[in-house]
Amino acid sequence: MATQTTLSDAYRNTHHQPKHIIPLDFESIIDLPESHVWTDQCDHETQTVDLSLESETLPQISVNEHSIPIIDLMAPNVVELVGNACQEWGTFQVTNHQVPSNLVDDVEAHVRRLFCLPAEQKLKALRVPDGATGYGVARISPFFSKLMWHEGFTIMGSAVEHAKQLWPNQYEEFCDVMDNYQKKMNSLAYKIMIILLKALQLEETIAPDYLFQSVGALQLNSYPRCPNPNLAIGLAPHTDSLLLTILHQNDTNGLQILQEGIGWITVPPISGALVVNIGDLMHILSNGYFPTVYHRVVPNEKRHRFSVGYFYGPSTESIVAPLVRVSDVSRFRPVMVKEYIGLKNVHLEKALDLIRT
Ligand SMILES: O=C(O)CCC(=O)C(=O)O
Ligand SMILES: [Fe+2]
Repeated sequence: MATQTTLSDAYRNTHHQPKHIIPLDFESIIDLPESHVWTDQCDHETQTVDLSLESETLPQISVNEHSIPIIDLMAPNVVELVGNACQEWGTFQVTNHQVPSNLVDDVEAHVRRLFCLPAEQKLKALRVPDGATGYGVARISPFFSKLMWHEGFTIMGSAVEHAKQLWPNQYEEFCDVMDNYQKKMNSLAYKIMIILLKALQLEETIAPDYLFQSVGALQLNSYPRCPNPNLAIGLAPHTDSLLLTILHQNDTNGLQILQEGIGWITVPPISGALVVNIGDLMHILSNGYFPTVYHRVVPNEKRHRFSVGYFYGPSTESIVAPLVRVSDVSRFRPVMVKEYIGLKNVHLEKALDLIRT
């Protein structure tokens, strides 16, 4: 019997091998190195990205003028609130989500402990060149000529293999906390998925089973204090590939979303809230009704920022196609999840255009 491609296999089969896979030893840096200086327009192989770090055309909007909705998951009209937020913004912050706050605190403490290890210790868990998990630079790095002010650690399934390399005698607690968090994230993502289907006025019964058997990956992110944040980028603009991302950020600003006609808007950290982002596969599934959210992270001069993203998506051999009523025209062709991940690995944000009908 043929074995299924796992999410880490799908990410491993990439044509883009990063030239720089080792993050900077940020602790030892006093001035921003040339390798990390970004200009407004940074070309890369397949497209030009407007970074607008200090753009004159796209002002930095204060949160009060345009705020991303904050939604109580227990609100009686949650379907309407989530539907409106996803249609207008492709993102929202969720409160009352039943993920215990002490678990989130534990995850954050472990993330801080990991990234505060000495550089040579972190390198023991370095992602292998064609690998998907472990310590390393951002997955989208090969698309850009400049490096990001970021280091990451990716977990797909169990973290045990890499955690053992970091803490040979004390890896279990890290793994247990990450496992527990992934389980909680999976059930929260499931609940949000059902709300999204209702918001699209689709019955759960017509939704393909794979939507309810989705799996996830955990991405731990660290953005150390940066000597010149106006010239650096924490994470370059991108959209997330899978259905949904659920993100915890520590108490430090940095995440921004691009809103057409407005500019980059900060998603402020709110104690106890989690950020939910619509990803490309949900955009396809909703037939474009929910926009996939284009986001980036800007570094901070004074504070070390951490975030933890849970990416929720169908198994790699599922076929995703717009769930549309008979009278509607599908705006995307059906695509197997692993094919889409492969397209994204090569074409980044152009991948969606390649499957438009
Ligand atoms: O650090 C953040 O707030 C965002 C991280 C992110 O966009 C990602 O991991 O894909
Ligand atoms: Fe992202």
